[in-house]
Amino acid sequence: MAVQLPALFVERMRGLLGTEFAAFMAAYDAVPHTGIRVNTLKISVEEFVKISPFELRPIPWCPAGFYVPYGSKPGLHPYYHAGLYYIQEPSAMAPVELLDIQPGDRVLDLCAAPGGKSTQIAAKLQGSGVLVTNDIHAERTKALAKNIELYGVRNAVVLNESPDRIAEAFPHYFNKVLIDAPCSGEGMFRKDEDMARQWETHSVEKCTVMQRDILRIASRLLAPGGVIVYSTCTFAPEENEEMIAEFLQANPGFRVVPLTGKPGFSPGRPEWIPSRERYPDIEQLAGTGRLWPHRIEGEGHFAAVLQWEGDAGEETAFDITLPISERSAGEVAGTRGRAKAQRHKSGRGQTGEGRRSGKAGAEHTAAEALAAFAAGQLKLQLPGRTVVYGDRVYQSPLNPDMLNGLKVVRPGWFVGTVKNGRFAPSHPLATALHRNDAVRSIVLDGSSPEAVRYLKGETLPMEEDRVVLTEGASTKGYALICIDGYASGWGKWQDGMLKNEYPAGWRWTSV
Ligand SMILES: C[S@@+](CC[C@H](N)C(=O)[O-])C[C@H]1O[C@@H](n2cnc3c(N)ncnc32)[C@H](O)[C@@H]1O
Repeated sequence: MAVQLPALFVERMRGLLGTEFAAFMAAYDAVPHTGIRVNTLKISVEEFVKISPFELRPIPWCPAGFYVPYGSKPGLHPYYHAGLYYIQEPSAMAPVELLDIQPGDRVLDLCAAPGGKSTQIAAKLQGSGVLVTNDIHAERTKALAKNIELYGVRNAVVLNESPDRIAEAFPHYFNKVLIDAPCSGEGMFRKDEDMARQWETHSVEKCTVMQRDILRIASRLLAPGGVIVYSTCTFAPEENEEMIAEFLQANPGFRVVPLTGKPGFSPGRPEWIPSRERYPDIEQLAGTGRLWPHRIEGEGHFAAVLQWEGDAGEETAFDITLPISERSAGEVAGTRGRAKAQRHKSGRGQTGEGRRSGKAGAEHTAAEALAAFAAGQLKLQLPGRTVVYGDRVYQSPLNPDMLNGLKVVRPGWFVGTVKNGRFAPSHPLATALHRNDAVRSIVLDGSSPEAVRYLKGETLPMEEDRVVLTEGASTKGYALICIDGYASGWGKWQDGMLKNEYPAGWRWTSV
């Protein structure tokens, strides 16, 4: 066995698993599985299967998920940089499938960095409804925001907040909440030896404190009738079935939706809860689920679907039916939110980029500059409301006043910057477009050195007849660069040259 397992962990698993222990240990001799999940915001599963550079084998619990052969290195292909797929451990694709995302849902991914599950949620939303994605660790929200942008998400708000403060700002707002909880990571020992080494530090006891705290707040975030999916990548019953038993005891309006028949899942193990006599109706915990590395092709996971059957009573004073109306880029977001504006008098709100411009005039100017750019360069109506933070312009799926007082990393889709009344499109604007959304596009062959040179940031010679134009447009100007037809960034074409607009921090430096 290559991986060094902590002795205490092995002894506990021996005691819990009994006759199944030998099979469980044998799984550590196998190589971990590599998975990719097709980003259906950019390409359909059917189209990807046709062009895939890798041999694909379906993952039973995720329609867009595929195993790729060991050693495939999917991170080293231009399609990865074009956002066509996310590299994700196969079992980690299961929790979002259990959320049963529907168009128009209001979804909160509370512990989201680096964003694997958020990109999966966004793909299921297909631009409708809203995704609020959050992580408490500021540094980790950088990767989260980047993944949201690489995968072309238009309707996400990225926060760096505590669950408590989100609950204060969004009481009973979300109809789906994902808690992919910080955990002791026992299910990842085969894939990530550091998790095994750090097991003593990220102890089960420390993790249960965090999980209890997060779950305590989650019910305040959920709209009546809504669903929480709680997941971990650990085996410890204290972080799994027992955490859910405690939650149900404190929140009698909730019930476990059984995972019976869900591909890959084995029943939860209420009999493993150390002091089970403390909890009522313990048998429903068998309806939670476990993914076992010796039973499926994936690492160890736990998941529970918790349906709220009660109502929010007094707490629904906040209007949960507040419409997420879509306004065109030409409109200016100037209305004041009701409860929010009152609550956050301290004005603590800030973003990674600075505060939201308080001046309606600045937003008006930005909206006009964006509208002028969109009229000349784009062929789609931008969804959401125009919001300005410093010189950065966003299209937000929310009334911006709802974010007052929160640490906002992205209030929405970052579409560009405005300086002296001039609008410059951002890279994330390009990554979330489709080829036909731009008046000017250039297709690069994904198997050619040219595509790699573009992704490395090089200026490229480019013949004029390669610029695909909407009738009446001139060849000179911003062109959407598409790798095999999939939007990957901007370039500026002029006089036979393509000036590369691929941003420095995004460039492919490892080739
Ligand atoms: C298992 S990871 C999430 C992985 C992520 N869902 C994905 O699919 O890419 C757990 C995350 O929870 C975050 N976290 C820890 N405590 C938290 C808290 N109290 N509130 C919100 N996030 C928290 C950690 O920073 C970490 O990024």
